[in-house]
Amino acid sequence: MPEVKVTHLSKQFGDNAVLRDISFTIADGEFFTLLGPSGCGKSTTLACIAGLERPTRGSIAVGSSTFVDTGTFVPPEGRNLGMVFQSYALWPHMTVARNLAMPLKIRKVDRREQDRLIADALDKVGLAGLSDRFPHQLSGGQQQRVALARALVYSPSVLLLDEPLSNLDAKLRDQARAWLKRLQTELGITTVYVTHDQEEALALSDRIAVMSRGDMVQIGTPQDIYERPATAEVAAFVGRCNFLTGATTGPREVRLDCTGQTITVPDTAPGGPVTVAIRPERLEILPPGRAAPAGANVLTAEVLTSSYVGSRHEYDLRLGDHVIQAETSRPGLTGEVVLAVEPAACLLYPATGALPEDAAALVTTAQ
Ligand SMILES: Nc1ncnc2c1ncn2[C@@H]1O[C@H](COP(=O)(O)OP(=O)(O)OP(=O)(O)O)[C@@H](O)[C@H]1O
Repeated sequence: MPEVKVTHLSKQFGDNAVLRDISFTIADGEFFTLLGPSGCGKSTTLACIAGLERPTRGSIAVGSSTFVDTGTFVPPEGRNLGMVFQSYALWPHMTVARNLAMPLKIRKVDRREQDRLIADALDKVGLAGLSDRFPHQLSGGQQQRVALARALVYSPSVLLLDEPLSNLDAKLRDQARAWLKRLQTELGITTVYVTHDQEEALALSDRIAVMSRGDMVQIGTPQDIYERPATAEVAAFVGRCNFLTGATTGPREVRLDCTGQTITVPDTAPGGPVTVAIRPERLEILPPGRAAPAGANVLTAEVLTSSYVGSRHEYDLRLGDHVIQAETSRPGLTGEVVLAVEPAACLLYPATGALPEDAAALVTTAQ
């Protein structure tokens, strides 16, 4: 399977710059996800790779084939890429087998070979035996597999998936996610996946590109993105995060605005105002009488509310004039609690003006 190389890609709709000079290379066999909030340009990037949109500038190559460059534009049918949309786009009046036969007919594959390829594709997606059903006789999950089989039936060089699981209910989506990951690994097919669901991106991807307003803010493994977010915006968008403002008071020292207390941070903080980001699960609520680990920052907070979410208890806590969130397996905490947080878990960013809405939820000022 070839690599995908996108260089200096820009796309303008009228005077709206939707993609701003983005470059990335997807390795052979890699599961690469474009993640970001609605409108950041994920689908447009995928559509440019597919040939459904013509970039304003830049080049796109798959293996040794250049699809887009100055003076070159290969139309979608010349690219041999498999695409699955959120809506599945199955033909309702055709059986599963005839849906799969369409791309083969277009490629003038002979009848006997068509039958073999269709059976093989349905087998790959676990739907052997359903070839005579019509789409309305299938569940949502089965329709999604048919759409995938139709994209795989002509052995595309790259698979392009635009939110293919978002029409499934939560439980089915989890199952489909695990199944899709297994299938992609087995086939070893280079895959570009679009989603705004950060959990899905973390679970499926070899690497993730986090997009914001037409830029790629960070490209990295799920661990890089979650544990070492490049900006406060990435920290806010991928996973939950508490954001506390403060000011640098010395090397590796920040005084928090919400309590006036000084904490130790992992790096030398930039001078002036900073934002400290802490994941809720990195705030350890200490049992009464238990000392904090050596070197940890200790914060005193007051329990406001708790929610039981099955695997853990989530607590809203008042820290000075802020509300923060922490999680633990311990139920029923009330009143004052002592929190420990390692300096390494205090991610440090230059003070930002507005954080995205997702972040705002955890930067609440206490009433
Ligand atoms: N054909 C078009 N004409 C004009 N503007 C467009 C067109 N297609 C997309 N846009 C605009 O480009 C921007 C990026 O859209 P795009 O669909 O790529 O975002 P996205 O990140 O995939 O969002 P979503 O998750 O909501 O699908 C949006 O502001 C959208 O309104």
